[in-house]
Amino acid sequence: MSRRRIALIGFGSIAGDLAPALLARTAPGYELGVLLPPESESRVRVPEGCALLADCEELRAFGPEIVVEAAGHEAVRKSVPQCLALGLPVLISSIGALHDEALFAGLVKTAKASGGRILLPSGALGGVDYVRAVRDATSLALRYESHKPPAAWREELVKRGHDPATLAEPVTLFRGNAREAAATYPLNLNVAAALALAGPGFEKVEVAVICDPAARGNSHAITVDCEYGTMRTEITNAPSPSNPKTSWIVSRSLLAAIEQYFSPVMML
Ligand SMILES: NC(=O)C1=CN([C@@H]2O[C@H](COP(=O)(O)OP(=O)(O)OC[C@H]3O[C@@H](n4cnc5c(N)ncnc54)[C@H](OP(=O)(O)O)[C@@H]3O)[C@@H](O)[C@H]2O)C=CC1
Ligand SMILES: O=C([O-])CC(=O)C(=O)O
Repeated sequence: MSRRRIALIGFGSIAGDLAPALLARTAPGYELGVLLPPESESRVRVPEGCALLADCEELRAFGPEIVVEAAGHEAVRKSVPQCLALGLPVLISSIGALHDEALFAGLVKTAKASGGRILLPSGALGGVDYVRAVRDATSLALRYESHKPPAAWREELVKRGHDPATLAEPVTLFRGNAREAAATYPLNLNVAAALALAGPGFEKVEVAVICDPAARGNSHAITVDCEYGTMRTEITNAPSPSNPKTSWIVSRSLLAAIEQYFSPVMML
């Protein structure tokens, strides 16, 4: 069997972690193409043997079986519609971009018309399967709390007049619903959007974002209360060595999702 072809969009901390893990797989293994704009500084990091793709026309010619976006909200707006229009499945990391109702509806319409699929990974989270199962509960209360250290929030702290290096007390950066959270913090609140889409929708997820100098990592607490039961999950992820905003586990979540996609056995 020939190697499976995957197109990655972006080559930052997540894709840069994912690519070597995919390239190390055998039987049949993976062949990678990487979509990056011609002027992107990330191009120099793409390993030899991977095809560099400048646009969606080159991506089409590469012939991937699946596309994996790990580039940011802008890439979801620009490149994902074209990939879906080619009838391809697209695994989207930047789920927060889907807070934009018109964008999301357009992607769904394109996928339906072309046979493409929008695939959403659990990313930095766990427990998304439970949230999906209780999504129709009549008494559902779903809360999400993010605790990350100052390294993940440098610019936001400085804007508020705090010195990230000497912050002594936790600072609450945000309280609101998942739609506002994903729109306000595109680099840190994709997980809130994942919960919204798995669960009861963007308006019905209560979000709190706390920058905590005592945080040991990027921690995500999910609380579910409803007639079917309760769930309390707290996950503390190690930050990616190359991007403190992103949890290291995210590349592993994408790897698991890709392997699930090609597997004859599917855990849902
Ligand atoms: N679902 C989840 O749990 C999580 C999702 N995320 C999402 O994943 C995204 C990537 O994270 P991470 O790898 O840490 O980010 P990085 O900033 O490390 O990398 C982003 C990469 O995407 C490239 N890029 C930017 N815009 C485009 C574009 N329009 N088309 C193609 N490539 C582009 C950048 O290239 P250049 O060098 O040119 O800038 C860079 O290679 C985040 O922006 C976030 O939206 C992140 C964490 C968790
Ligand atoms: O990686 C994380 O811990 C979460 C994150 O940045 C996001 O949801 O965008």
